[in-house]
Amino acid sequence: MPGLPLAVSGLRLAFAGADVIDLPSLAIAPGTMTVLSGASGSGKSTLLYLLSGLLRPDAGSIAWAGTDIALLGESRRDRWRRKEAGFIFQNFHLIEEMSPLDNVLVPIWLDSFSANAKRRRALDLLRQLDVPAERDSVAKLSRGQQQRVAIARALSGNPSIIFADEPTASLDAAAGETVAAILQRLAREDGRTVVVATHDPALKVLADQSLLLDHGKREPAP
Ligand SMILES: Nc1ncnc2c1ncn2[C@@H]1O[C@H](COP(=O)(O)OP(=O)(O)OP(=O)(O)O)[C@@H](O)[C@H]1O
Repeated sequence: MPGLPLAVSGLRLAFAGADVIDLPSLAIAPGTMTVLSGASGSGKSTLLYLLSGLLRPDAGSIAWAGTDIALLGESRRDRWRRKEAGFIFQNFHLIEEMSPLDNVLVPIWLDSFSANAKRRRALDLLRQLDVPAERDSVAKLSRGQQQRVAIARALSGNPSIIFADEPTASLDAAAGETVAAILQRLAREDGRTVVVATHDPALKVLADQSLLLDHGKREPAP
């Protein structure tokens, strides 16, 4: 799964007249993990939403392998995201009463390949991430296991880019380190492009590139 390269230029977004993101340039190479860090309110999540096309900037370009998603209308951006991107969130966003397997199947439910192939893919991902697929509900799993189900779900459509918003913030140190290592592996071994918004030093040390934000602007690395 080759990742996609990113080239950002002149990116700006304001909320209620106040600049929230002001980023003249950013480049990300495929097969790398980039960490967006900074104090609370510095703009990490907002930048992640811009890079993934969930938000549209006021100005600037966000070119993933030459496709400027800032120029796409909403439905084409949605289509681009479904094809290219997988998301991992701090609080997992799993459907608690469903099994790990069914959670992983949700994003690919409507895909055209066969039900058997989907099931095989989901089971394979859960096995790779060391999650017991047979549990009847994800609510019975540990938080670390739940986050690994969320990672398997993010991978179900075989995306070239993984976006993660504070993926280790609600985990204990050991589970957080496991998730950090998995994210690094998705970049280094699978060649995906991984972009993570986080406060977590365990993720920062594994990153190929760190972007420190302060009031939406890039700060020189300390
Ligand atoms: N929908 C919105 N409307 C108005 N202001 C917003 C909106 N979303 C975010 N902001 C503001 O944008 C700034 C950046 O918020 P953002 O959530 O990106 O920060 P963050 O670095 O991810 O913070 P945290 O670490 O607390 O999650 C903050 O000042 C926030 O109040």
